[in-house]
Amino acid sequence: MLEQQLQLKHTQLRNRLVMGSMHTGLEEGWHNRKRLRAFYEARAKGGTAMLITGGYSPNLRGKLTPISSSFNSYYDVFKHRAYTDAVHKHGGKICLQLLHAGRYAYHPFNQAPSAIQAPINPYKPKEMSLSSIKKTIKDFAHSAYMAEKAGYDGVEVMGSEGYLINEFMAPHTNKRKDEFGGSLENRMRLALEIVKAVRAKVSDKFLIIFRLSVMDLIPDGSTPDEVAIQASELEKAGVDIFNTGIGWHEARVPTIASMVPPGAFKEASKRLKSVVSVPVIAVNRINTPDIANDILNAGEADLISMARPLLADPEFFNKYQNDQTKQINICIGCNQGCLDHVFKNKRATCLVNPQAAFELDYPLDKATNSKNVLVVGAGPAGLSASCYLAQKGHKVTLIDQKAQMGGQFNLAMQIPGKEDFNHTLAYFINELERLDVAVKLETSYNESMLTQYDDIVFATGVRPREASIKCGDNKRVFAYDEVIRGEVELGNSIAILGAGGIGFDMVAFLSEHKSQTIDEFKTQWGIECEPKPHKDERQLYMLKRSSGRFGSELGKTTGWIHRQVAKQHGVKQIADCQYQSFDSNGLTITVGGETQVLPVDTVIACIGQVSNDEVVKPHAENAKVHVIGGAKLAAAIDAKRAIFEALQIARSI
Ligand SMILES: Cc1cc2nc3c(=O)[nH]c(=O)nc-3n(C[C@H](O)[C@H](O)[C@H](O)COP(=O)(O)O)c2cc1C
Ligand code: SF4
Repeated sequence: MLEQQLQLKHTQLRNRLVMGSMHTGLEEGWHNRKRLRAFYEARAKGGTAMLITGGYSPNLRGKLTPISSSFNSYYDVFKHRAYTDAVHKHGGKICLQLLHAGRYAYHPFNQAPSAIQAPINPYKPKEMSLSSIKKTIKDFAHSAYMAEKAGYDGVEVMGSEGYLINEFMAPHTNKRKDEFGGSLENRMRLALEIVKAVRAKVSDKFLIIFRLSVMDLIPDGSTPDEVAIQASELEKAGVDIFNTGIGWHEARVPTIASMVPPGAFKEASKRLKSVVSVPVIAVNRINTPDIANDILNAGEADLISMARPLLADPEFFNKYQNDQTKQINICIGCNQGCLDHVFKNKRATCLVNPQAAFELDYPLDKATNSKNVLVVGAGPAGLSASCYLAQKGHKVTLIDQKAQMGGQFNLAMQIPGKEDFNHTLAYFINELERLDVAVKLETSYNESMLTQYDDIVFATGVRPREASIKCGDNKRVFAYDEVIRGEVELGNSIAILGAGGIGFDMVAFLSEHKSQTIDEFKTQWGIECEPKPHKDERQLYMLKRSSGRFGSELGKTTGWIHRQVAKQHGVKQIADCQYQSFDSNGLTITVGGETQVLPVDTVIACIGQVSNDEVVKPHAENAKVHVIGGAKLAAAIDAKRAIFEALQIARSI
């Protein structure tokens, strides 16, 4: 069970929850040190047993980008003392991750075992010389030595996800002819020498965690038998804990996105555990206490890593232990606030918790003057605004015209791979009750309310934009929401108008299974098996007016998956097209001046949304009226912006 302690040599962990390594964007520069300290402190205070920092390079060449952080000087020791002290103050442990980016380093001085360019990096690496390898080993050891001086309880040596050490292990990237390439013994030499050098430089009580790539998910990666040998040799070299690594960054298999079933990679940790005698950490998409406990109780791992779930809720462990599991704000695996931000060089945060990594920027202090506040609309913006306002101590009433709360959450959770929005809605509904928000459903806003409340927050959301397409008596043009709610009958050949997030969601809705099992997920993506071909009864077309790549505005970490799913289902994509008319012959379109008729019997408009702002407009100038979310601006509205604006409005009232 998560609450069990774990004795590790000289260190005792107070429970089985580890915060997985996350580079937040606060690591760089002196100016963010207080923010990073607050970030770690909140997670340690929330009960997490051990935190692992984001990756720090042991030297200049191993930095992920030229401005990424390294850790090797007395200046770093001084700066990091603040982090380790803050965590220790709350009874937690903290380890520093040492990550040499190898050929993933995004600068022209990157190095790798062989000069083979990564498909996801424009910079071709230089082959490491023997002296450079020796220096890198020393640099790892020196950084670990300094980490102990900074008060860290250990280091995690990053040996997975396709970074330097992983590149040496795999024949895919290691074509060397010297003692660091060729045989398995040679390919794992770098990892072993790093662990031995670190062990020699640090005290006996200092932990060495090794993140070992159990599944590379690329051609010519390490085989399961090789991984078993790597693990047992690394254990002999001095590793105290193994963390599970899954998939290189260039692997075209989803490993952490929302469509990955929770606990999908527990098998990898189980395999690792069967070949070592030290504790093993299970990772990736373990987002609820139940999943964590299932893995621990089945003996598939000794510790559970949660990275994003602790962005979503820093109090995860305490809530679990205090029987307040329903109060946990669950990570939905969307990557929208966290990894997608990091890839844009923005600070990581969280869609469901915009205070994550912004603890000092967006505090929610108690209101000095408690007000009577009305929130209109119980979708993502209205639900979250009600909770934040009530947390501040305001008396909140939430109304909605509908008989059910949730708004767009109710649509989103019907999309395969987005079922976790269920958790978010359940969380808000529980919070409303806990915080004593008065909820009145099937209640419309009327003018008299303006005088009854001190402040009114309109969160009336959006409705689908209608397609302006000539279709005579052909009534088979539907909006995406009626399709998702199952209100209309669909044909076998369907044109989806629009190639944004909703268009791709519609592809998933029409062609994927809801709630895939782990085995179905693995066969879809060919994880350690042959991928299963899809049998689609429907032909889907995806059309867009603009030119360029489909889904270009989708997040960096998920856009490629949506495109891949569309490809797996044989979706025909046509860009640069004008919709002319739709009749019983099909949909007439013009592409590059040429007219053609697509033989479709149904058209689904996924062409954006318009604000439900009719009730707001008459009061736009009134100082006590506030508008948030899609009602304020329908373009590019999503739950991330809705919840963010809810927090900001609550802070201002
Ligand atoms: C914002 C962010 C930054 C990350 N940075 C690192 C990193 O520096 N080193 C690392 O090994 N993993 C990093 N990861 C991956 C996580 O450690 C973890 O493997 C992944 O998020 C899946 O686990 P989860 O489902 O518990 O989030 C990062 C993840 C996120 C979301
Ligand atoms: S942004 Fe999404 S994936 Fe990232 S931590 Fe928050 S809920 Fe999880």
